[in-house]
Amino acid sequence: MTPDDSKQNWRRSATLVLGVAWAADPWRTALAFFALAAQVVIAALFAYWLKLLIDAIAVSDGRAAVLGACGVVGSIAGTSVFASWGSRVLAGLSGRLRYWLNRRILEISGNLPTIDLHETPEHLTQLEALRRQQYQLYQAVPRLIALLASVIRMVTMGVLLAGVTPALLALPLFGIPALLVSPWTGGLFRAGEERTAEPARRAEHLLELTATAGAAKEIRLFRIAGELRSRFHAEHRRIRRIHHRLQLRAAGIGVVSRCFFVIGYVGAVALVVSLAAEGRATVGDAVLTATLAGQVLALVTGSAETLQLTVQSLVAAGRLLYVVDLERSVRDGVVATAEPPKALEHGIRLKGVSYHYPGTDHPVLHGVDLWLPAGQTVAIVGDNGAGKSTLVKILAGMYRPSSGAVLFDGIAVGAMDPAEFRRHLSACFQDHARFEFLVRETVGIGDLSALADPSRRDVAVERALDSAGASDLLPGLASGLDTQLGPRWPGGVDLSGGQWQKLSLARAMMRFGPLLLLLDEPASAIDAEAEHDLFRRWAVASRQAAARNGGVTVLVSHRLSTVRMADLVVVLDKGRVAEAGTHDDLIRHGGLYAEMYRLQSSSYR
Ligand SMILES: Nc1ncnc2c1ncn2[C@@H]1O[C@H](COP(=O)(O)OP(=O)(O)OP(=O)(O)O)[C@@H](O)[C@H]1O
Repeated sequence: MTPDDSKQNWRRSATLVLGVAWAADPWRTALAFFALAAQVVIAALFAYWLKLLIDAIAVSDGRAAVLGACGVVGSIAGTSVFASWGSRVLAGLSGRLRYWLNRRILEISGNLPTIDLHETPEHLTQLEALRRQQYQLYQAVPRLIALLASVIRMVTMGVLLAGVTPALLALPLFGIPALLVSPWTGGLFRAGEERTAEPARRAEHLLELTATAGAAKEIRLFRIAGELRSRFHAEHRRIRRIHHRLQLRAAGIGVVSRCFFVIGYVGAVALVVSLAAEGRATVGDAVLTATLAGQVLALVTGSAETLQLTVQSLVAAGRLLYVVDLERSVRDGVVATAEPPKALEHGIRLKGVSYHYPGTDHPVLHGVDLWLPAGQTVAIVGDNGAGKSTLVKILAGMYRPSSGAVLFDGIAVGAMDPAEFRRHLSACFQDHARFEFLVRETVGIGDLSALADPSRRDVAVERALDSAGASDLLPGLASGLDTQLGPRWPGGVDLSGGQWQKLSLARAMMRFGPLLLLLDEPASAIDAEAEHDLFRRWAVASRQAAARNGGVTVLVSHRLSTVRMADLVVVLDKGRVAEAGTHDDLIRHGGLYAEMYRLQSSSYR
């Protein structure tokens, strides 16, 4: 799915932004339109008042001369008043639109049930272009209004010129070639955006690397600053080359199309001058034609430019439409036919689960069949890249299996409402987020209902910190739970990698008695002994919780001394289940796990 040029899509894009503008600020939208329309009509009438004045002077008509003079002065003053008022209203409207459109983007990307949007190159290209073209998006409504005002101006001028001689109505037609090529150059612009999206993303990644403390160390250690700089230059050279070629083509098209108008302008003035010489037009008509013909030139070139800018804005709106449609198609694809179970009686089954990442055809998981009995703690082990984190994300419903299904007590996850389903889960992911909020909030957002209740939130957060082995963090923080995290914020503190990980773990512990607790290397940044100790406590706690609702805890860890405490150990190898059983069974079996365990134990001796 890519944004297309079809008429229907242009119309839908325009309707989308106008709908957002109306929802955001109906008064400003209406006032902006009124101010611009008034401005262009008054500006066009200037030529009429001038003609009246000149003709009145020619026939010594004092009253008509005064009226004409007042009209001339009034249209000059009116044009400038409405222009400055209109631009202020438009600026205010753009600000409101900026907020509303960003809010819509945030809503869509945050509410999609799966995380495909963030990992599919095709979707990323659209999102990236949308982010970079935000200005175009905010300007969509002002430009659409300006375009409409141009049409009104064209009609007003058409009526005035037809009053001199209907033949002058042909004058704006000479501007049509300039108008016609505008969407074409808009298409060039879009192609440029798409072609530069990837090099721009690469350049941004290089910039980000230089701004992160982690990369800063390695950049110095491996002395790769020069290498990064030359890669950055190379990406920008690619971007410049693409833009340069497109600008040249757009400029060429523009010059050729405007030549037609110059021919029409010269012809129109020559026609009225010859009519005046024959006595079939007045001197005022000649002045009106010369003035309006000049305005038509500005109007046509201005309209062509406004149309081109509008097209650019509608291209950006088309990308928003793409994301809106994506959200709709994902939502329509979700048909919740079953409620998640309140408690697990039997367990969780993975039935022939295969998965390949979007944009690749290489499966990362191959027909995984697994049975995770209710109330058990399950450890997943395997080499790097074996597919453990992918399996965890599938269990969390973040990815839909390419084939196969995950069933909770026989109910397929795909049949449940994703938001409802996730209310029964908790997780600490390997690539956990660093929410730079107050400590209380960074942990407490794991259970928004507890966080919203002042009488129990601190107790709940402290309990979660304790379960995550993170209580030792608080005494070191000047304002305890009220400490702002993140060095970018006033009074904010930064934490070590291990401390951030502990907070992420505490966030996962906020939810009481989930049906599935997923812990993907939750303690990889802390020492083995502390992890061992933590897992022993969780195993006891989850057995107690499991006695109530049959919840399953899944732990991914490379530390087999911790893993051995689990009720069930699953060994993944290249996306397949190689072995599954208790630690003792697997050691007796003498397979892959026994070999991994032997190697790890010997390295600790
Ligand atoms: N977003 C992604 N797009 C494409 N491929 C991916 C993506 N994430 C992971 N992979 C690939 O999927 C395979 C399994 O990755 P996964 O992260 O599940 O392994 P893992 O067993 O958790 O590894 P580790 O122990 O290193 O964390 C790897 O080959 C990896 O390159």
